[in-house]
Amino acid sequence: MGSSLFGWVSAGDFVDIKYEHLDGIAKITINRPEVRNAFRPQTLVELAKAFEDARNDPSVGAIILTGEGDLAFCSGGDQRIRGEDGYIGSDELGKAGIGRLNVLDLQVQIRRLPKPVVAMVAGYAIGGGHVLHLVCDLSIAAENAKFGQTGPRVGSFDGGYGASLLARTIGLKRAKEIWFLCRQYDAQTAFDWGLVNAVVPLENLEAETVKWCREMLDLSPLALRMLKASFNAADDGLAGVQQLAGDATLLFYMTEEAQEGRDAFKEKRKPDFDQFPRRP
Ligand SMILES: CC(C)(COP(=O)(O)OP(=O)(O)OC[C@H]1O[C@@H](n2cnc3c(N)ncnc32)[C@H](O)[C@@H]1OP(=O)(O)O)[C@@H](O)C(=O)NCCC(=O)NCCSC(=O)c1cc(O)c2ccccc2c1O
Repeated sequence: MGSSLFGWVSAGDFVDIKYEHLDGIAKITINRPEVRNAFRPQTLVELAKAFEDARNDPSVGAIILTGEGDLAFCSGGDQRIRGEDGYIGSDELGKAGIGRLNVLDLQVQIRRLPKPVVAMVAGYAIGGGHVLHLVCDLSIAAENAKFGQTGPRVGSFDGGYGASLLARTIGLKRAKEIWFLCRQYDAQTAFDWGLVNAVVPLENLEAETVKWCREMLDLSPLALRMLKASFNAADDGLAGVQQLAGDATLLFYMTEEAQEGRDAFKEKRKPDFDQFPRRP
């Protein structure tokens, strides 16, 4: 995909991922092409750090998640280090031999991140890698993209977002077909089913994804934030309501009415809320 053409600038040193910036866009790349960008616990810890940085960086308005090379976005959990109770890393997360399913935390992090996250998919998005593109807000696919779940074949399943959000996205029958049959689906089918937003030639994938991000960068960040929380609220239950309500609190804090309450407390006086309308 020739990312160097775009002038991405490294924004952090990692082992399993690349983290780069370009004019308000953060790009996070799973960098394990030798295993089709399968993730291990360390990969997920690094992804969490990069997403947290992108969240906290006020210069970043949109985030791209992708995989290194043209062959895979991500092939899910690294089956070579799958133990008896999860994926066992070689870093501090795996020292005690405790298995992790820490991709679930990453899924939640992407959902709660108050900026748009775009999956840029070339090649395989399979297993836990398929769920990662699913939890992103938008997905742009190259013509060579292939989508599917393998859980029942390899002895796994993701009954959380992997099943329920898939059903919400493409309908129950199709979601069950994907999980029950473990087939692979091409990019055109994924587009026809509403699983991806666009399909473009591989050589245009990055340019198209950056274009979508730039269009969002021209829009109101607060409106996008509120929309993302609103879209997620029902599916995320009370946690979704909490996020949307938190955003409402954020907006309220920005009003003179809320600031009168704060100021009155600090100035040890009775707050004067009479100056604010009791709206019908
Ligand atoms: C992705 C493929 C369809 C690609 O096929 P292709 O023919 O292009 O390439 P190869 O098969 O030859 O692969 C090249 C090379 O990569 C290795 N590799 C590929 N994927 C993985 C992987 N996931 N883990 C480890 N290694 C992988 C492969 O062995 C080759 O290595 P060589 O040394 O032999 O050259 C195809 O590779 C494929 O189907 N891969 C497996 C996909 C899969 O089943 N993934 C796991 C699904 S389960 C999961 O991801 C999962 C993770 C979680 O953390 C969960 C947490 C909570 C709930 C559920 C979870 C969950 O389901």
